[in-house]
Amino acid sequence: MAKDNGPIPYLLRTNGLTKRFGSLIANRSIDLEVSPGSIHAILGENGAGKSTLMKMLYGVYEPDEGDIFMDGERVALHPPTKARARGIGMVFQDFRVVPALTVLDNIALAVESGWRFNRKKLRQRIVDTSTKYGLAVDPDAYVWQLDLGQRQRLEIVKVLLAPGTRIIIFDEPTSVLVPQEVESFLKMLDLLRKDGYGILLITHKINEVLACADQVSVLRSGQITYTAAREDGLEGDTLISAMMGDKSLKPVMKPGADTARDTEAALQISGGKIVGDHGESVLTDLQLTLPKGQIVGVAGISGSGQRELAEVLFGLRKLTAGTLTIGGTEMKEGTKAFMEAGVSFVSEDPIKESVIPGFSIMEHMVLDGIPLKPKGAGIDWKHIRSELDSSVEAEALALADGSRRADTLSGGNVQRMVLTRALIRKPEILIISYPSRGLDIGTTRTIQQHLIELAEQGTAILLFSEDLDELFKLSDQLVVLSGKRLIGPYLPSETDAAQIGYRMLKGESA
Ligand SMILES: Nc1ncnc2c1ncn2[C@@H]1O[C@H](COP(=O)(O)OP(=O)(O)OP(=O)(O)O)[C@@H](O)[C@H]1O
Repeated sequence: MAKDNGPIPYLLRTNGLTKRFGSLIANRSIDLEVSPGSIHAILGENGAGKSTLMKMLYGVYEPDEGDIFMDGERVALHPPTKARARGIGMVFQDFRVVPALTVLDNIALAVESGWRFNRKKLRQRIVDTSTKYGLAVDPDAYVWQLDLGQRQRLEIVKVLLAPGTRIIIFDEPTSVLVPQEVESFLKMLDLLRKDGYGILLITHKINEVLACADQVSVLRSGQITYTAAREDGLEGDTLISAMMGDKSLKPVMKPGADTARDTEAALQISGGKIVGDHGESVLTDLQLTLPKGQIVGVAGISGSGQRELAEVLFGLRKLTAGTLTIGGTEMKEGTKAFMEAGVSFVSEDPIKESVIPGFSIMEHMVLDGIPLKPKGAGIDWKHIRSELDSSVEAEALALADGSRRADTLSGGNVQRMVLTRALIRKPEILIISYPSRGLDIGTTRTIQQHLIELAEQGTAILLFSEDLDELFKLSDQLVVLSGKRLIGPYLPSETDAAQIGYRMLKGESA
């Protein structure tokens, strides 16, 4: 077996790792090290190749060229069973859990070799690990009952309990977390580091990198363009330019409040009641007005009714009491009627909910974007292609070629596709959940600017976001979901993040 003559100690080292998809080189000659007791952050724009690299280290993909060394020897990590046997665990963006099973059973599936295991012992191990690392999770809860933060904690406990884990790969872990959870997540990473784990952390958040990384590598177009250790001094601006190359990061500009602006209601809910998937009450006595040409930002701890409210506003879920009107007309259930009334929708989980396997970007575009132009009995694809090619939205968001299959796009590029599709329609009303989730910083600013411009052209926008900075930067009004109520509206100029945060926790009494 080939020997690695480089200096040890490291847990894992790669040499010239390359991965191609057809003619596309997703990773080119990557040299990287993971050391024990150390956090190595991986930065890069959408599509730069971060997930591909991590998937080679977790054994999902086999490298086309290059070597991976562990314990001084060249190792083969493909398929993931081999990577796991070498002590590598990965916490994916889309969690690999079974909703119908309990936390304990999900962990048993991953770490026990059969069903004849000692449940009491496993429960105790779960409790011990979750206490040690601040990963609160109830072993007896069903996974479908858990919010995204809790599901992620389950995934981490699962990886930690797998025998021999010493390297943990996190793929954009904080993109699904609310600010308070991000803080606990970073504390947990520090505990893992102190216990000697080697951590690989993919993130788009420079502040997280500056807060915790011992080493940073920046990927651009499949290559490492910059690498530095904490002791060399890590600087946000240097990291941003390494990611973006010669492009510059533009500030988001929002004109001041325009009192002359049309404030006619585009959409209204009065006396609304929403129940959840299991018949539980989610929101009651709901009053909401979406004025034309304004952005109404919705703040709230995750699981406060955001998903259910968004679904009601696109006809995917019924109000169980009260009325919903668009342009004065009462709406019934059914997305078709909502689309015809001019509503566009970006869901909170586009990768799961909006990507149809095998369909190209162009095919996705006709589903809720570019209006169909029939050609005989079919669709005029030439027209769709030319609309897409001339779309300023597609250009601004640097959308991949229309013929690309959407299920081969990177996570951030799926988000770009869904956003382009929503913007291209110039909808009367846009219901948009977490627009910057999974986007790199440059694209985040581009989409934020587009939303401001869309509102200026008259679109009424309801913006769900976990990022209070984003809500304050974009919104004309803010509302808060808390204690089964929607409270507000508040003017951003008359409140601040601390007050909104307090209302998120305490509701109207705040
Ligand atoms: N299975 C696949 N088939 C074809 N192309 C792929 C496949 N997986 C990824 N790619 C392409 O490889 C490139 C790198 O993708 P990757 O998912 O690694 O990017 P990323 O840096 O993780 O992006 P993001 O920040 O958006 O998650 C992209 O151009 C992507 O479209």
